[in-house]
Amino acid sequence: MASRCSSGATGPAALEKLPGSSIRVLRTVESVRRWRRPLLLDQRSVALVPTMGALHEGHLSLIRAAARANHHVVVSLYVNPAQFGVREDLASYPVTWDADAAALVRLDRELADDGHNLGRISAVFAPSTSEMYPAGFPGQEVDSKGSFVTITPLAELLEGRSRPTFFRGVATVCMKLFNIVQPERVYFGQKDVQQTVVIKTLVRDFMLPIEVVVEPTARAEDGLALSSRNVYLGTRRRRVATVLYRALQAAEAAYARGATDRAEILGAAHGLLNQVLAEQAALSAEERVLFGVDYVSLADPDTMEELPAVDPAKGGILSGAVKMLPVEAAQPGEDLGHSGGPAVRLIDNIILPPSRS
Ligand SMILES: Nc1ncnc2c1ncn2[C@@H]1O[C@H](COP(=O)(O)OP(=O)(O)OP(=O)(O)O)[C@@H](O)[C@H]1O
Ligand SMILES: CC(C)(CO)[C@@H](O)C(=O)[O-]
Ligand code: BAL
Repeated sequence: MASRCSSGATGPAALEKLPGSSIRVLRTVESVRRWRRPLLLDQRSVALVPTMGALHEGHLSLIRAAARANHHVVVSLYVNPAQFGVREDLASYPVTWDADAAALVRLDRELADDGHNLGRISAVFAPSTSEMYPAGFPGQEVDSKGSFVTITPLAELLEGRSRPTFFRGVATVCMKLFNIVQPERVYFGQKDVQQTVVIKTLVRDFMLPIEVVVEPTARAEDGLALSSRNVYLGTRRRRVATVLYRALQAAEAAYARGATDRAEILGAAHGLLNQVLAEQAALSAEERVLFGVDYVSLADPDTMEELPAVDPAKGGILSGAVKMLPVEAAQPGEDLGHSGGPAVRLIDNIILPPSRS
C-alpha cells in the first residue's frame, strides 16, 4: 500500500505518496483541485489516464504515451460500480493495489531515465465511491435514478446491447473525472473501441476543452488483447482465447483482398469462429473449451452503426465479443482462473483503414 509521510506543511492532511516515489496519492476531489490549480497558472499540461486498476502493459502503454506529450500524468484507479450491470462481475473484479503501485513506481523510474518524455507520473487518483457519488451511489439498475450522462443511440449499440448500463456508467464517471482533473489530454485504449467513440462524442457534444488520444491495443505474443479480465480465463481457456482476434483477422484479410461487402467480410470471421467451435466440440469434456458469439460487427468509425458495405474512402471498424464458457469436467489441480473461472466476455476489434479510394 501507499506510505503516508508528513508533508512538513501546516495543512491538516498528510501527503500520501506511492512508496519510493514522488507519485502523490490523491483520494479526494478537493486534493486534486489543490494540486491542479498552480499547474493551470503555470501553464503546465496535465494528462489523465483513466483505469480501473489491475494494471497491465496496455495501461502502461497509455501512460508512456501521456508522459511523452504532457508535463504531468494523472492515473485514476477506480472500479466504477455504475458501469457494471447487476449480474456482472463487480464483486470479483480484480483489485491489485500493491502490484499496481509497484508497476507505476517502476514505470515512473523508466520515464525519468528516458530523456524523450515531457513529464512523468505526478499523481494517482484513487477515490472512494462516496467521493465520486457525493449524493449517494445511484445504483446499477437500468432504471436507477440519479445524475447520469447518456450518449444515445451510440450507447445502445453493440456493447451497449449486452451491457445496457455500461456506457451510461462510463460516460458519467469520465465526465466526473474530467471535471475533477481538468486534463488537457485524456488517453484511452483502442481495445475498447466503442468506449473511445463514446468519449469522443462526450467531449464534442459537451464542449469539453480536452483532446482525446487513442493508443493501439497492446497484445500478448499470440495476439490476445491484454485485458484485466484475462485473469479469469485459466490455462485451458487461455489457449483458445485468441479465437476472436483470429476471426477479426480473417475478416481484415478479406477486406485486404478487395472485399467491401458486409456478408463477405463478416462471413470470413464467422467461418473461423464456426471452425474453431466445431474443433472444440469434437473434443472430450475434459479438454474442450466452448464459447458463444455475442456479436461480430462491421461498423461506421464515427457512429458505430452497422455498415452494409465498407466505403474504402472512410474505412470501418471490425469488432466482436465472445463469451468463453466455464470449463466442463474440471480436472483436479486444473488452473481455472481468478474467482473459479466464471464465464468471461472478451472483446476485440481491428480498424479497417480508409486506405483505398
Ligand atoms: N490491451 C490494451 N491495450 C491498450 N489499452 C488498453 C488495453 N486494455 C485496456 N486498455 C485501456 O486501458 C484503459 C483502462 O481500461 P481498464 O482498466 O478497463 O482495463 P481493461 O484491461 O480494459 O479491463 P477489462 O478487462 O475490465 O475490460 C481503457 O482506456 C482501456 O481501453
Ligand atoms: C474508462 C474507465 C476507466 C471508466 O471507468 C473504464 O471504462 C475503463 O477502464 O476502460
Ligand atoms: N475496459 C472497459 C471496462 C469494462 O469493461 O467494464
